[in-house]
Amino acid sequence: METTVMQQLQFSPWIHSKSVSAKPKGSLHFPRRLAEQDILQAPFSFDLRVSRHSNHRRTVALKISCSYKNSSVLESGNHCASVDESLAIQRKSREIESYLNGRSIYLVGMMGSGKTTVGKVLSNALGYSFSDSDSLVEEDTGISVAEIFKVYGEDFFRERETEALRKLSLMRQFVISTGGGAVTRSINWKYMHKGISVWLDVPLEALVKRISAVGTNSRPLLHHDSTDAYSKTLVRLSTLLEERGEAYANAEVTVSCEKIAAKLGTKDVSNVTPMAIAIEALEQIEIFLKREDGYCAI
Ligand SMILES: Nc1ncnc2c1ncn2[C@@H]1O[C@H](COP(=O)(O)OP(=O)(O)O)[C@@H](O)[C@H]1O
Ligand SMILES: O=C(O)C1=C[C@@H](OP(=O)(O)O)[C@@H](O)[C@H](O)C1
Repeated sequence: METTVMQQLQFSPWIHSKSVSAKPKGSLHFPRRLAEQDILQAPFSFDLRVSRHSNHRRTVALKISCSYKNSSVLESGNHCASVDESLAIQRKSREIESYLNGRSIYLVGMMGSGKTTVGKVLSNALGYSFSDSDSLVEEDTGISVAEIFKVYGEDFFRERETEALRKLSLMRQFVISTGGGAVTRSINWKYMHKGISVWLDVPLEALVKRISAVGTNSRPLLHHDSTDAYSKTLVRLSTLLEERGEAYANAEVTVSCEKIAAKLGTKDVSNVTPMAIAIEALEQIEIFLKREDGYCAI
């Protein structure tokens, strides 16, 4: 089967503003076990498009597309940021740099809450490396998370996940996307507390919509036969959320998508972009760090 990988990256400030020194970085993601040789043979195409919006907003999208054979994985993204948002996230990143002092950020939250998507935006803004505990487990074991669950069971996966978090806890300047169930083991909190934990709190309905859109193949706890995907995902996610709600609340910082939507004057969280969530995360991290530092605004 031939598959297309498409990723849209929004690059704006460095085109027009001299005030931003760090150039945004982007990366194109491939299925986990695609051989290096296959990647080298894959044809790429680039498309740079400038869009003007109302209120003088301007975005510049770089769309990178690539096709290759023998893969069933499709990754695509369309993560737009306005010039204002790009400047805001750069400014906020610089503001909290000294408070962060190199500490890593651990994103926790349900499957589909955007830990990976938002994590990459945050790592770009902060100039941090990005890592994903699931990917680390896959690298260590040589098989996918779905295969680990199928062949060795969940307990084995949880052991490997803890080991991945232990290794990550030795690092600094990382944004880490943890697996949705990482919060259920207290030993994992010991490792995550080496950095700052941030809960991406997304309403259940939005999670179900996102996961139904991408399918459940890579998420074994949600996987089901193909019929009635939306309601099956809804039931399973709602049970997991009930079991884990308190565990997520252990995070030092909470980023509520509903609150961001309310600030934007809407109830619909699907209007809340990964960039807006990343900016809110930095603002909440700043509040937490200043409180921790004994800082008192006059
Ligand atoms: N703010 C958002 N708005 C719309 N879709 C999003 C948002 N954040 C993530 N997504 C989409 O939801 C899906 C799951 O996101 P992902 O970052 O993989 O979540 P997690 O790592 O928490 O499981 C992806 O298809 C992603 O593109
Ligand atoms: O919620 C969970 O228990 C899991 C979430 C998954 O990660 P994502 O949250 O990145 O999907 C992955 O670790 C595994 O399938 C189990």
